[in-house]
Amino acid sequence: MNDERIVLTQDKGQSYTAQLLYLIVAGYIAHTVYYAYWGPTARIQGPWLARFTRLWELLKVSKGHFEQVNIDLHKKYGPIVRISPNTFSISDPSAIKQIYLGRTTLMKSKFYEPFGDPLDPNLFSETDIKKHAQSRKAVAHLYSMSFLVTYEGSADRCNVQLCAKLRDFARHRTAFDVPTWMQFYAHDVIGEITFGEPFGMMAKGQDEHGIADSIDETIAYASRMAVIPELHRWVSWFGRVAHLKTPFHNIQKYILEQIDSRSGSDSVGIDFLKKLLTLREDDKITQLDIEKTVGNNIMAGADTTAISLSAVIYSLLKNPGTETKLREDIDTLAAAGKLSNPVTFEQARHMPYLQACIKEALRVHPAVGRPLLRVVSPEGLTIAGQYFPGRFQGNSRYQCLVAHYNEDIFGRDATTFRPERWLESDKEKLSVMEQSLLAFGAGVRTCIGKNLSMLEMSKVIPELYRQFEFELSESEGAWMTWNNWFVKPAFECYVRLREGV
Ligand code: HEM
Repeated sequence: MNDERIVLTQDKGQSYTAQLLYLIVAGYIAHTVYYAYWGPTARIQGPWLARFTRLWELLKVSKGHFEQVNIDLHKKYGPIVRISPNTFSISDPSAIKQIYLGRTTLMKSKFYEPFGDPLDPNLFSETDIKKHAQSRKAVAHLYSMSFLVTYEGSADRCNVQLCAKLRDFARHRTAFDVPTWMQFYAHDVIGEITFGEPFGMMAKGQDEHGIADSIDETIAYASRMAVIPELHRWVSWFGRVAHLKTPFHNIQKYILEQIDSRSGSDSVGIDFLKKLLTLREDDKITQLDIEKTVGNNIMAGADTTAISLSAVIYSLLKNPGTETKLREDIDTLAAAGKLSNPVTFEQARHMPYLQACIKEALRVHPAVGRPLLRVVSPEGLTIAGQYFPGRFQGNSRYQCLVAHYNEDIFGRDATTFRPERWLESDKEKLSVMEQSLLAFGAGVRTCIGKNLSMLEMSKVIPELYRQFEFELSESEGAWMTWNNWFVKPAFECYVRLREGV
């Protein structure tokens, strides 16, 4: 009798639990459907599946061409499109000012969390506005124009090494993988600038220390997890508890070895790390700040510059007229004794056609291929005529390429590489174009390494075109790209030493 009663009680308990579960699932479905069709942003068009789940975005992201998907969505649905139930992409130029440059700064969304440790975010992944401002203030001067001069020697040493390698390729008449060699080059420059020594990638002709692979794996994880950032906290927690090694561990190990070897009182050099160690001695930053800052240089500083350099070379190859013009400019300045060997940043900064070529390559092929997501502030915001209520924590975002291919801003030839557009536009138009150029982001979260990268590119390109001629390898049609946050291209070319060099 007693047993029977127990069984009856258990049955009742189970059915209550099941009913509760059904209720929760039904409530969730009802809420999702209500929100999708009658919510405050229900009128915004987009793929059907994206109304209900982030799965649509995740699937598209994993196919590696999200920048193109984003452009196609705008062509189909207009200036505001739905990417997921709570995320919208905007192509109206007025939105750039509101989202990134407005008086009330919009926070970075949780999208960025997987690019760092959820418990201790880095400068890039930090979403809190105040904490970010504090961290940025502590190190911003190290990336400023006035500090750049101390990094020029690092770039010069790597330029010599790159040119020597290209001479080898020219001598053996072998096609070389341009983006990979630009990656070796850019990593070595970051190594030189940050630690006072290159990673040795150009010297060995390989990914020394496995740094580039570790970055690829870390970014591949982060760029997918960014769609479901809530999960990152759990994955990180599990990784910590189970003592799992993430790909970033390899980079961290290298960083710690470098810091350890330099922490003695007789530490020498004027590199980035030395400057950070001095700031630590003055109690202005902590050991962890050093690790995170150095980590950011490695994670964010090399691939971006390598992609942009590859974009310059590829665009010039595809537009021989512009290449001839750039070369003529370089030769004329050299003949007039206005271009030293090595080319200084000061000289390169005053070469308008060179700067226009770099800017145009950054425009047609921005290195970052996913939208720069921001959260609408609690009081809500009307963007391009659409009200986004703050309490819904809607994400709005602008994708670089969407902005850069906007024909209202850049003209009907917006998809064409034409450096002249930066030289012939009047002041007003130029200012609108500049504001729409998002290759380095915009506003308070703009790229902290922009000056460094511009220094590298401005100095190395004149060296390359003064000494070499490039030719796409015969098999090359259009280049292939893969978007994992960074849009990495793949192409090969032959290189020849110019006559008289
Ligand atoms: C051509 C080269 C580069 C490109 C195209 C580029 C692009 C960008 C973009 C688009 C952002 C803004 C991301 C956002 O708003 O979501 C950014 C931020 C950042 N970049 Fe770069 N970057 C380049 C070079 C560098 C270099 C050389 C470094 C360091 C040595 C660097 C370090 C950073 C950091 C730390 C941030 C986060 C800044 C913050 O949130 O305050 N980048 N970069």
